[in-house]
Amino acid sequence: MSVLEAKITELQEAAAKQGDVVRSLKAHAKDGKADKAEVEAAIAQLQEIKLDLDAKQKEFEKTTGKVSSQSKEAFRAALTNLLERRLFYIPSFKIYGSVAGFYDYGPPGCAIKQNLTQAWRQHFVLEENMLEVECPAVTPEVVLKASGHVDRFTDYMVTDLKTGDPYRADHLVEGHLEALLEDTKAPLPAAEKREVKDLLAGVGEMDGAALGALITRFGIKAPDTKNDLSPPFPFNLMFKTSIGPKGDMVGYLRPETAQGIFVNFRDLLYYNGSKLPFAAAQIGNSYRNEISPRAGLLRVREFTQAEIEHFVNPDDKSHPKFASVAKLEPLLYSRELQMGEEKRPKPVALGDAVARGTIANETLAYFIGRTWLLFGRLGVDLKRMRFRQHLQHEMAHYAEDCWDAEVETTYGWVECAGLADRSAYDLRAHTAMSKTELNAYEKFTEPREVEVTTVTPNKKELGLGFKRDAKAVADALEALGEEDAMCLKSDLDAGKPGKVVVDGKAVQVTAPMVEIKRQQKRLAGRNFIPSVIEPSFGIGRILYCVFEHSYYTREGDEARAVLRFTPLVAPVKATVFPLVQKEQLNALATKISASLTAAGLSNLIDTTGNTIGKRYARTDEIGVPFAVTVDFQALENASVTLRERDSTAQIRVPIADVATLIRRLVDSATTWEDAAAEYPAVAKAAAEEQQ
Ligand SMILES: Nc1ncnc2c1ncn2[C@@H]1O[C@H](COP(=O)(O)OP(=O)(O)OP(=O)(O)O)[C@@H](O)[C@H]1O
Repeated sequence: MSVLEAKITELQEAAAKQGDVVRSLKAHAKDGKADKAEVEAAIAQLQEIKLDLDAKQKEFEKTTGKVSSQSKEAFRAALTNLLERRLFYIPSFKIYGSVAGFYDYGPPGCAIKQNLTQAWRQHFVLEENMLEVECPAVTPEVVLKASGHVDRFTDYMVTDLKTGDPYRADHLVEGHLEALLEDTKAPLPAAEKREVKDLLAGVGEMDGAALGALITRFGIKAPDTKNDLSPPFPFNLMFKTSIGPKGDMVGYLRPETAQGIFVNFRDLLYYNGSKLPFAAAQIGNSYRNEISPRAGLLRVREFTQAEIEHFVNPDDKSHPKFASVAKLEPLLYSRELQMGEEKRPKPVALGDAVARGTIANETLAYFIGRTWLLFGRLGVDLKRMRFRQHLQHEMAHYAEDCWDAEVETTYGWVECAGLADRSAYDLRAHTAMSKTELNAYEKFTEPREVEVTTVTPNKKELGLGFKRDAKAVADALEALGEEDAMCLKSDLDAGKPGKVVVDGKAVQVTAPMVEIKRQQKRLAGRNFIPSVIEPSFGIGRILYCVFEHSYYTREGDEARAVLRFTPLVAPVKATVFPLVQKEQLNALATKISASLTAAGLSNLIDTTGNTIGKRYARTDEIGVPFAVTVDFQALENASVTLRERDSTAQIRVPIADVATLIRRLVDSATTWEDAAAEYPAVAKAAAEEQQ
């Protein structure tokens, strides 16, 4: 830690202590046990510490170009404290000591999560006429065997050799390399720094041996005990269960919602009039037995996913609505920029990105644009959002192009959604395993003379070679796609044995076992396995980013926390306050609250005797965008004041208009600025009196 960082920590502690002093003096002043001058002196001292802290933090940011880790930690601690105190979310099973990686959403948390999910549904499902499905979380093994999850959905784990505590190997290595790069006391020489940076960029994709080599090379130990670590070994992240009372059918809790869509492809295509392209969507919980859940909602063991599978003809990945996003300029962090010297994302028009081949096709770029628009509407600061393209070695061999939607938080850049062109991989895998053709048919406008590949297994030769398994091998040969069949043919023609995958395992076939021919045929259409473009979102991660980007403190002697949620996602849209405890005002407030409820606007009515200022502060903390105050004028001319949370400006609105106006503000049918131009402002002094 540098001298400057140590000073920042010291000032933060001093500010917290002085804040306590101010609060206690204020309480004593109320009881007459402290005088006004004492309170004012304590406030002045607090302001001085804060000014000094601010200056030191700015100096740190200027000299290093980074936000200090203490500022980040203090910010996050204050935010998490607020979120848990106001029951946005809390660790699950708390009275039994909690279990890592599980969180309960409380009332405002449920409401905002629901609003966010609904906004997602409106933005994608309704807008694109997607086919929404809901499938079970418990999934039979065969489905996840076909998808590759049973064999390959693993992370590398290491254990503390003395205590047995588990750690995720890549996270430990990443943390160690990051610490080396950030060590200001013993900075790395330039060449080593470059090497460590390159290693860091590749950690996510390293296998166990490569991770083990780095653990040995850098002498990485268990973080809590400094004990030695075991070599890394793969750990499957799925929760295993058994289905039925006999317990003989293996099942898993789904690790993603996507498979439910793939297995229903045939019926969905039929439902869609056998026409492509079409998209199906699913919102639901997914389960991953993460080795080391951390960072609150960001890495949990049960989370809500919202996934889209957009099926297209592999020869035509254009999108009919691409023009509507072509001019948007999100920050793109392409492969080229990540490999370059500057390593910085750039705003690029999506139309240009497709034209230059940076993004593989229009459909993928369309979803990147739509994702960017949605995140903006949800309250993510778009200057702190980027789309990072997967490096070639990060992508599965079948993927054509992948981009992660990442948002910057105090934890660094967080992947909130993955957008991938997965080619025909998933449908092909389920076709092979289920023996059900998951094809689409394309009718040509004119019949075409085409060269087709026919694969004819020789059952006798296969029987000699594979005995009981001969049928499975014959089926796998018949199910080969054009490309795989040609690969096999070229091996066989060269006199070598070729490979075919049977039930997830590669087996060798020789020339007499199969005949592969190219033939000219006149065809009216063709069957093909569609490609799929998959945008996959984690609702909890997006929500956490919205929390971070919405949180700020309003300056004053006691900094007051505010969550500047957009009206669209805010858990409560309005509060209704009678100015003072009076039966007539309370009755009117109840009536206004009922009219808001009838307009579908969640609202809270607060008839506590607290000052209006305190009541505003409590609702600012849970991000309520609008507050209706019922004052005495309401009894005279049936009007109330309406306060906007961030500007704290107030306007006077006839009671008859209140519900409609708030509805319009929430639906973005009007803006606060337009409302303020339409209704008279409440004079500053009168507004302040209410604080
Ligand atoms: N453990 C988790 N907790 C919360 N959200 C998650 C978790 N794992 C994945 N997600 C969310 O689901 C989305 C799609 O899942 P995907 O399989 O692409 O994630 P991933 O690449 O495995 O994520 P990561 O590399 O961070 O583990 C992610 O973009 C993320 O928003």
